[in-house]
Amino acid sequence: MAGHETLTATLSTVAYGGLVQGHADELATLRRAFSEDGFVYLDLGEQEGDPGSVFHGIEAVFTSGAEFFSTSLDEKMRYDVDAIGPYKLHGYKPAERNGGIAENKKDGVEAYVLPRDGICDNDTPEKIHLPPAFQGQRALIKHLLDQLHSIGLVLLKALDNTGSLTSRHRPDKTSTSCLGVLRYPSLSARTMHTGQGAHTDVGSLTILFCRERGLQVLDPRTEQWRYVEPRAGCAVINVGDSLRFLSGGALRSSLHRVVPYPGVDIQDRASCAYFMRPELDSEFVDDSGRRWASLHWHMRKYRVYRSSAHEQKRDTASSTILTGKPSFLGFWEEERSAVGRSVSEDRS
Ligand SMILES: O=C(O)CCC(=O)C(=O)O
Ligand SMILES: [Fe+2]
Repeated sequence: MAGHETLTATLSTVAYGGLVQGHADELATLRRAFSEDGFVYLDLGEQEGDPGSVFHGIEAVFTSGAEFFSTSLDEKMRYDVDAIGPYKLHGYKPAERNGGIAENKKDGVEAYVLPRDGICDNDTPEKIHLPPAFQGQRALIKHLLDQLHSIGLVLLKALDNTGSLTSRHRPDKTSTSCLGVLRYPSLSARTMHTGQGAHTDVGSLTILFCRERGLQVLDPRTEQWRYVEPRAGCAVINVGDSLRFLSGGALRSSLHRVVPYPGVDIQDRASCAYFMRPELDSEFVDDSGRRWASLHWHMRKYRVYRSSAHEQKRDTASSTILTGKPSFLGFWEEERSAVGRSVSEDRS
């Protein structure tokens, strides 16, 4: 088997404090990382235990998430995200609802999605009804969502200080931005429905917190899948489709997936992601020159996420909607991925 170094993605690290202060070298590193890899480690410069830190909020959300996920499936399904609303911004997504990491597999991740609007009260007539596990944490979650949105705005400003990006992500405007708390009950080659299939993200920036392995990014230079190693004190940030389109293709919407790590079974993998997305009526043009309102791209993309692998195959034959690549689903193949063979070989 290949050594760990050949399994691991080499991603740049950017210091958040340096971006806030406008340090030219940090800005340049961020721009290069987002245009080449679409991924970066963001060193938040906070101690993980500090009260008031982002990590403190993330820990609390993980705790609430674990409490919620431990309730019965019947109880969880009372908050079915697909039943609560058309935009899939609030509620529970059970495992095995989306396409999976290989043709005959479904996804192996359950999630609870907390909408920024509704919790931060942007244009929301009624407060949303959260499950008991999250209810007592409403103020903390609001604070965390505000912190994460501010971090996203610092990154967007660093990418383009003319304001063309920040003006599409104003904190008081309605958007599909949300926080997802995710649980992979068993990330293992021995589990039938496991992980999360290859995809690019819908929105602008994803700010991800996870202490366990399993996330892989497709290295655009070598076309090989590489694991993103968790790094203490850092969030992992990636560019999504909306930001790629808003930047006229200058930034890369990176292809990623969550798959078993060779030689280990990971039980109860927890991750938490802030999906920062453009204001609802923002518009952009996709690869084929078609103009979209951000909400319509969001809806279209979720239709593809929810499809079976068979339907995804049909969709990706005629468009690049799921992975950004025509006719490419990025399926995982156990032994081959363990030795780090190239994707073109995997797909032949
Ligand atoms: O759980 C992870 O590490 C990544 C999750 C992800 O890519 C997503 O939910 O879009
Ligand atoms: Fe993702």
